Amino acid sequence: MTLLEVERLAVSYGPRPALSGVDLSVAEGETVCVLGPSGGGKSTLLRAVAGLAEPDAGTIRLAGRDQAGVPAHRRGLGLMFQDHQLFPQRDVGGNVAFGLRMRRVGRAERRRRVAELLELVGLPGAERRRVSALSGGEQQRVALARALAPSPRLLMLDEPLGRLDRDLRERLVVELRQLFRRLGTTVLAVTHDQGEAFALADRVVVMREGRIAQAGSPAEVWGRPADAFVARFLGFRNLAAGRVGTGGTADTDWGPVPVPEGTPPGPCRLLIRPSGVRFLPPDAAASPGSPGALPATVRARTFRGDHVLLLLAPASGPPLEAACPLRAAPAEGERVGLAFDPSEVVLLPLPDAADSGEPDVAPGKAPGPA
Ligand SMILES: Nc1ncnc2c1ncn2[C@@H]1O[C@H](COP(=O)(O)OP(=O)(O)OP(=O)(O)O)[C@@H](O)[C@H]1O
Repeated sequence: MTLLEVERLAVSYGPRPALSGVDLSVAEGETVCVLGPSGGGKSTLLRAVAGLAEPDAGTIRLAGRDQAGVPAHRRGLGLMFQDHQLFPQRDVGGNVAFGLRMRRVGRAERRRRVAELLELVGLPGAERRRVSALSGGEQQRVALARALAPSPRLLMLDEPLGRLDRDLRERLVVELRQLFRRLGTTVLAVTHDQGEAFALADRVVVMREGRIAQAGSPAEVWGRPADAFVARFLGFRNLAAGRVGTGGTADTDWGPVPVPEGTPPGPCRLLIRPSGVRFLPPDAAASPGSPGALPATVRARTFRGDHVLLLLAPASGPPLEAACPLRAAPAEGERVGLAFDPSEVVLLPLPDAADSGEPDVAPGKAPGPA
């Protein structure tokens, strides 16, 4: 069943639209992560659903009920927003019990529920601890327990792990996912970190300039970015324009690039995943005329744990990124021959003539698929 339905939502601050024509639905028990560059409208969407930003147009329905005119505190939502700090003067138990006290839940029941929630977020018995004596990660867990305490029908998280270091974030994201599954919580979360969104979400929604650029499962969005903007936002760098010929290849600045079978001839825009850049034996580089071999020099190597990311300067065309296992990675400065794996080449839609082109997005790291 659909819990949240947003239709043609528009919000503006003064003359500037922050959201326009946003359609989004969240099913019961689903975790949806909204991501996108800064200023894309993510927080505004959350605030509008929460009743903290006034829509100019469109509807927001929760469990089928139009929320127009329903104040924030009557929407039955759990909020964990960046600007919603813990109460420093209350202990952990007092913070978690806050929403229950507001709902006049009796003392014994409150105690039981707080103990249960602290157990759930991995802080059993922490009721009497002072908030100021907690680590950043522990504070986030308390904030989460506080948001979950009144059993909200929809939990809304704005950059839930924003302030934590990477290690802790990666660990907490897994725990959160398990927790939401176990409780059957419906979650709408906002993050600018694609790794976090892909790890947490059943569905990701990429926003750009107040509109939804793409929505789909993490595998769909990762596997088939809707356009060059989404591809760049996800950290893909190997993007090119070209023309598909009849021989199963596209002519690009990098020379011929094999395209998936059945690609129609004509102009195209394509993306080569870093894992689709293959290294040929060095002698192939010495004979650039051989099919598929593009001479290149390794400019930089970045160690990424289970693989190495290589920045390559090809003999023609813009720089390329390649990913390969450490033991197979050529050295910096080495000359290599390159070929492309057609199964790692993705055709992107051509930009509309009306589109003034995709704005650049800040370079990001490419996350691994969740
Ligand atoms: N209170 C406000 N008053 C005026 N303009 C605002 C206000 N809040 C947001 N905006 C503007 O609305 C647009 C969308 O902002 P929003 O905070 O929703 O984006 P975001 O995607 O959440 O960004 P970030 O990742 O930086 O938090 C931006 O252009 C922003 O400058």
